[in-house]
Amino acid sequence: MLVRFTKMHGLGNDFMVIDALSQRVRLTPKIVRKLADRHTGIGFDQLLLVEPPSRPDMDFRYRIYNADGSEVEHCGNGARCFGRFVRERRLTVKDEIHVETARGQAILYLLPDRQVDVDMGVPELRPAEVPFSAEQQAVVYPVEVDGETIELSVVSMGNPHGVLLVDDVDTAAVETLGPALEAHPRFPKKANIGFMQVINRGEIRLRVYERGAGETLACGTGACAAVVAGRLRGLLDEEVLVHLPGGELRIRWPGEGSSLRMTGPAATVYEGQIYL
Ligand SMILES: N[C@@H](CCC[C@H](N)C(=O)O)C(=O)O
Repeated sequence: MLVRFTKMHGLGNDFMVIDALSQRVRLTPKIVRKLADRHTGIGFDQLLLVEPPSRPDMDFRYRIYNADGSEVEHCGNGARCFGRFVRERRLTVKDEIHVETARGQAILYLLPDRQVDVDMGVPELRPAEVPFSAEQQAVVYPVEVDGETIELSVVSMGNPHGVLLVDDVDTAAVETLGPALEAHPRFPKKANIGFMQVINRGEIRLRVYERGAGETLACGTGACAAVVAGRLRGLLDEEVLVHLPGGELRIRWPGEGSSLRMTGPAATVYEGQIYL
């Protein structure tokens, strides 16, 4: 089966995007892993599959797969790339796009200069809903890793996140603590792990070790989770500029019970065809 695809990225978090409206595509975890291989495949952090919606009030549905083949609930950079993809391929003429995801729905607003603003939904803080194992809800949880206690905030943006504070993201133990916390037994569905350095009340630096993909150049849901964690700790204001290795995202969160808004770029790299 010959499949057309588009290679895209949001701040270096890269995607293979497939239109499953105009072509038949059957994906398995094994096929996704093969395509994700950066030496023998296309190479990407996530694959996005654009499908027709199942609800009449939605414009599209899109599915998200990590490079390890697992299907996930939400993806911030992916949402922006999805928005540009459906416009560039003329699958819609709308500037406000309502899309179904495995976590529910997201609303995208296409802006000038390839920027996309996304309503990322209301963060979930109840540990059982993240999911994270804890007796009761807290702002930070002590988590044991190899005899060391890490102070972790946990947030669901539809997908699970743990966020820890570091003095300097450049020297943070992302390569060792990232995988240890991603697969920590207190996260039954694993988690994305954010390492956040607070610069001031309106700016942070962030590196994210992503579940199912390893460290990426940027993570949109990770940026949202970090701002939620920083706000709950009383360290951040409502609007925060998040500096990631791949560039900047602007995140706004009024507080508990409110949706987060994320604004950032989305770029197309090339189009191609591949036999699956
Ligand atoms: N890169 C994404 C998040 C993709 C999913 C994540 N790895 C997970 O397993 O939950 C983003 O920009 O949010």
